[in-house]
Order: sequence, then C-alpha cells, then structure tokens
Amino acid sequence: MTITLTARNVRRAVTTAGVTTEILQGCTLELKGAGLTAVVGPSGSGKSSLLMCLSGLEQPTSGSVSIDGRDIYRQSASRRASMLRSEIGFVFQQYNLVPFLDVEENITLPFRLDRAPVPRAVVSELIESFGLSHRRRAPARSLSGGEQQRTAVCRALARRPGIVFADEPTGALDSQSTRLVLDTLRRMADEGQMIVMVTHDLDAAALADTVVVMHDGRTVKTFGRSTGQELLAFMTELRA
Ligand SMILES: Nc1ncnc2c1ncn2[C@@H]1O[C@H](COP(=O)(O)OP(=O)(O)OP(=O)(O)O)[C@@H](O)[C@H]1O
Repeated sequence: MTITLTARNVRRAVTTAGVTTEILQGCTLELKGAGLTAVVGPSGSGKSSLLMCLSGLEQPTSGSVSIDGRDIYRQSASRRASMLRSEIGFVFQQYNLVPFLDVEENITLPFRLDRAPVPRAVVSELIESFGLSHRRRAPARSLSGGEQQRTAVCRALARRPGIVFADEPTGALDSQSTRLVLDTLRRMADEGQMIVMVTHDLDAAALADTVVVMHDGRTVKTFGRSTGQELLAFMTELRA
C-alpha cells in the first residue's frame, strides 16, 4: 500500500518564561509512497521541530498532520500511540540506547517489549550492512558516537515501519560511516520505505528524491532530485 504523509499549515508556538516564540510558522508538504526526503535549511529554521510534529511527538499549535488521511493528532491517545509504534520509526539526535544492553539487544528491544517475534535475518543483515558485526555483543556504553548512531538507525529500520524519521542521522559520523548510513537509507527507500531525514549536509540531501527547504519556520520550497550545487545555490540566495 502507498503511504501518504500530509502536513497542512503546521504552526507551533512555545511559551517560555512568558515569552512566546513561533517556531513553526506555516509548514505544508505532501509525501507519497516510498522514497527518501531530506529536510534542509539554516540552523534554527525549524527542521527538528517540524520532524517532531510530523512524527506525532509534538502537537502543532494549529494545522494538521495526517498519515493516509488520518489526522494523527485527532486520534485518541492510545490509538496515536499504537499508530506511532506500528507505523513510524525514529532516529533522534540523542540516540536513546540502553547503555548496558549490547548492540543486538538494543536493536531487538522494541520487538521484545511488544512480545513480537524478532526478525533475526533482518537484524543480522542490518548489523552487517552498518558495519557493526564486530560490535554486535558490545554494550552500548562502550560504543563510539558513530557506532551508537548506526545502532540507533538499525533499531529504527528493523521494524520496517512505513515511515522512518531521522534527525541528522549522519551528524556524528566520519565520511566512511556517513556513506554506509546514506547508502542503506537510500536502499531502504528503494525497497519501499518512506524515509524523512533532517540534514545539514547538502551532498546527503542530493541523494534524496525530494528536498524540503525550511527558512524561518516555514517550508519555502520543495525540490525533486537535485545536485548539491543546485541546493547550495538556492540556500545562498535565501540567505542573501
Ligand atoms: N522548546 C523550545 N522552546 C523555545 N524555543 C525553541 C524550542 N524548541 C526549539 N526552539 C527554537 O526554535 C527554533 C527552531 O529550532 P529547531 O531545533 O527546530 O531548528 P533546526 O533547524 O533543527 O536547527 P539546527 O539545524 O540548529 O538543529 C530555534 O530558534 C530554537 O532555539
């Protein structure tokens, strides 16, 4: 089935110590079916905030976010929680690994919490393709930042959710690991997953099928496949 993610005029304001800040000031997008989408934009433009709203974790102040026509913020709390668990995967900037569990245990934890069968072959393939085979039994607390990040990406992908949201999935990685993660995300998208990633890296964005550009809390432009230079030219124009 083709999954559709729709955001309509999403706004989010936060009030801290009596001061209200409009973090998102009108974000609209529609993503249909499998593919890799990159959300790019200057620091502070609202990329992570948009991802939180799109993934059901932070309720917009106004506007709507729907998966296949179901507004995720209009579901009951239990229905939303079950949608999130079964249809959405996340990779956060903080990896949220359990420090005393090893790589494989962290990846399989969501299955065990759900008392669901662990897809051993899928997990092994992911561990191998992310270059973690030699660290399979290492506790998360002993992993390098890059290894933690790759483990977190594996954990999100193992359930094969319809949509995977990833906030800077290559942020802490060296160039070799970055390539590994991007190639795997690209392959997963080609194999049928919708992947939405926030990235600062315009060369990574150039691997995406769709690039959403944010500026000052707004989605200002959506590109199809583009080169790093085309994206850089647009971003430079935006800043001018
Ligand atoms: N809970 C909050 N309270 C107040 N301000 C916030 C909150 N969350 C985010 N902001 C502000 O909203 C703006 C957008 O933040 P966000 O993290 O979404 O941007 P970003 O584009 O992902 O930035 P970066 O690329 O630096 O990670 C920033 O100015 C940030 O300081």
